[in-house]
Amino acid sequence: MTELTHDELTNTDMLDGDPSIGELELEDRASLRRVAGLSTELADVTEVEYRQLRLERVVLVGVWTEGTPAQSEASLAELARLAETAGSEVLEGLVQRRMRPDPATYIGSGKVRELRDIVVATGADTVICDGELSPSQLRQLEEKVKVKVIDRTALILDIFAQHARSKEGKAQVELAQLQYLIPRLRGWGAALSRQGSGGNGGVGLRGPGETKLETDRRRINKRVSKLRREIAAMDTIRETKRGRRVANEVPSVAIVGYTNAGKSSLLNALTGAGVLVEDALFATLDPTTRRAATADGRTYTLTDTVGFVRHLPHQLVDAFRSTLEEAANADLLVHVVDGSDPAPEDQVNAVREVLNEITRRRTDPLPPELLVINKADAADELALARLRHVMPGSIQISARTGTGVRELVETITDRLPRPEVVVEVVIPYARGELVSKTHADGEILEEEHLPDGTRLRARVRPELAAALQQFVTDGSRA
Ligand SMILES: Nc1nc2c(ncn2[C@@H]2O[C@H](COP(=O)(O)OP(=O)(O)OP(=O)(O)O)[C@@H](O)[C@H]2O)c(=O)[nH]1
Ligand SMILES: [Mg+2]
Repeated sequence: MTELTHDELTNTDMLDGDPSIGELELEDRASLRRVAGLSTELADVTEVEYRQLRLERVVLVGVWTEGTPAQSEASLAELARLAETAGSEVLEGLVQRRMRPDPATYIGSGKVRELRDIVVATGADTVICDGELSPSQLRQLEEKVKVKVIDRTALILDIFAQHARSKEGKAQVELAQLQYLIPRLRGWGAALSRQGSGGNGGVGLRGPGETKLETDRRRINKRVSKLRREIAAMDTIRETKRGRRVANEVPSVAIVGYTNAGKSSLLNALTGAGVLVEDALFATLDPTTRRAATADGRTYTLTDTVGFVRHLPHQLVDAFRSTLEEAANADLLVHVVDGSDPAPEDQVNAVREVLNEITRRRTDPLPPELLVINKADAADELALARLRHVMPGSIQISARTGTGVRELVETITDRLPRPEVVVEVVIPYARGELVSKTHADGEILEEEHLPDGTRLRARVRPELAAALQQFVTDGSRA
């Protein structure tokens, strides 16, 4: 790869014709900043050759409109991780400081020329923009840099397409991809041939991609309706299962959080579920529900679900709505945060934004939230102390080493909704099954073995209280 000097990257095209740009720092406005340390170029030649068969070589480009320099670099670093997760090799990352993206080409027209030079110099075949671009922005930029241009939304959709396993997950991702494609059917891609890879147009275009792009809008709309029906049907099945749990009043806990925060690791640590854990973004797309029990024997369910990301494409939020709503209907949200991340608050805000979007259309408030700072083993002490301060009530754990997990279990136990009826009964030894049931579904306050049976004082649900009615002794209170 040809090294470009800082000057070559920054000296052209001072103002980019943006009238509001005068408000920016002089230094920033001229710069198309290079973000260091993003390159994932491989050193080993044989591996390079092997990977080039299937990987794109990409240049990332972002427009930095707000926030600190660190935030803008973190955003591009995240884009790099997303690109790698999708299977691309990141050659270069560039950020332009601007008040807003250029309406025609996303980055300013002068920067487009620089970008073209970098693409040529690095031999990249794809440019990935750190935002959602309009169809015409994509088209115009593509015409100018003469390689494939995709945006962050297409990239995330691509990862979801690669990771979807279940029938429902695949349908949800395809729906999201088609919704993304519909407004882009005309024009975008015309500049370049995207043919010939059999539904695998490379990063950003896998899944329904190429062949369906050629079909007409009507066929795509029909497919969208069909997918919606299928998803609704699968949703009904899940609703039924969930309904059964609700009817049994089994309390539910949903594990939510930013992608790669350690949600699946936590589910595994709490239940030994053996769910896939991977140092990759969006490893989990399908919700997994496991039963767990409190120390006093009450059962509850724990559900691991798809991770969130800043600006999660709205097409995905829409397609995954039913899955996400399940989390929003839980009795408790365990919100897992990566404590070793440089900016955990940004992750927390991004997750809350998505949750709010899911619940925007309904009246029920979100369930109570328990913040869990994970990866304490990998975070430095100062950062953890700061998080304790800014996130009071949060619990710090390591799903990897087990530190803090016991305290977390105790806190979850405390926060679960409690059965409301207190009964005092003496259950004859012949009816041992009722004792077991009270242990499983209720909360035992006292237990004593008497000559004529087991005396229990317990908190139980009304139905169980009714079943126990015949064994009630004097001390009972409703
Ligand atoms: N150091 C450290 N790493 C952890 C810890 N918990 C999880 N990880 C690592 O973080 C990465 C992501 O873990 P996952 O459990 O797959 O994260 P997730 O939140 O389910 O991720 P997605 O499903 O992709 O959204 C894996 O490489 C884990 O090994 C922890 O407590 N400490
Ligand atoms: Mg996961």
